[in-house]
Amino acid sequence: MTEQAAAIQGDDALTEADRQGLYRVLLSRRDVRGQFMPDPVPDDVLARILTAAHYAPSVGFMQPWNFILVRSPEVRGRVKAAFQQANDEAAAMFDGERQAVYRSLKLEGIMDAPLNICVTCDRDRVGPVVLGRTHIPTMDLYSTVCAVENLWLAARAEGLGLGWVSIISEPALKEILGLPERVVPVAYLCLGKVSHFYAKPELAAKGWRRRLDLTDLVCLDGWDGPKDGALARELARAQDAAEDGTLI
Ligand SMILES: Cc1cc2c(cc1C)N(C[C@H](O)[C@H](O)[C@H](O)COP(=O)(O)O)c1[nH]c(=O)[nH]c(=O)c1N2
Repeated sequence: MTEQAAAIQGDDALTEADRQGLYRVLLSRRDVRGQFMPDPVPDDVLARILTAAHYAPSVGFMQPWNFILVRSPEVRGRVKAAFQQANDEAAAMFDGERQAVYRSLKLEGIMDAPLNICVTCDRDRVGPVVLGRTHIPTMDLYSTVCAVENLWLAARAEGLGLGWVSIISEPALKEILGLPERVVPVAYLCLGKVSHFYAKPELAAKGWRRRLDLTDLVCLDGWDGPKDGALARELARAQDAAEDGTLI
């Protein structure tokens, strides 16, 4: 095989164990807010997780991300205060019992997790013209979210919990972390060892919202398009299997 053919073909021979492992990670990944342990994240593990994030796809191979590791209790305290202010504002958007449920939810682990990571998007990393971004300028932000998902899945594969905190004013976060104007704080993440993972999303377990039926979200050839009946039955079967842990 020529070098070029080898580069194109790569090693695509995933084993059955690889396939099952990947689905296991995907389905057991959780947003973690409250089960963090104080143990520091070892550097070798952190390096693997950040490498997984860095190998995410990105528009025009732009790689617009940076990873700010927030260990300082002082900086984390400022982020926590920004969360608390935003969270009070968010709670006020709900009425009555819904507000009481909202206030009972734990929605961050900023001080509990041993490490926080802010994943940012440098909107000007390669100048104004980016292959693939010309007509949809937000593609660099979407690319950064791909890196966040890689990071999240790699953390789960390493047995670490991760929680995304978005209840923070963006200007406040930029100011605390000293981000330049052109840099967007896409995700503020809390990472660490956890005592346990929930089997289901916490928001579902606590009655906030249930997972939608996938069959209602898949249609053919346009927004109002019809459903493929045979596929719909498979989708329902696969989702039931995912729910009862028998998908793989
Ligand atoms: C962009 C974005 C932003 C947030 C979240 C996620 C994402 C993708 N989630 C986590 C979210 O609530 C969670 O993913 C869903 O409830 C589904 O649960 P699992 O992630 O499957 O455990 C989240 N959770 C939380 O407690 N506080 C938050 O501020 C946020 N913000």
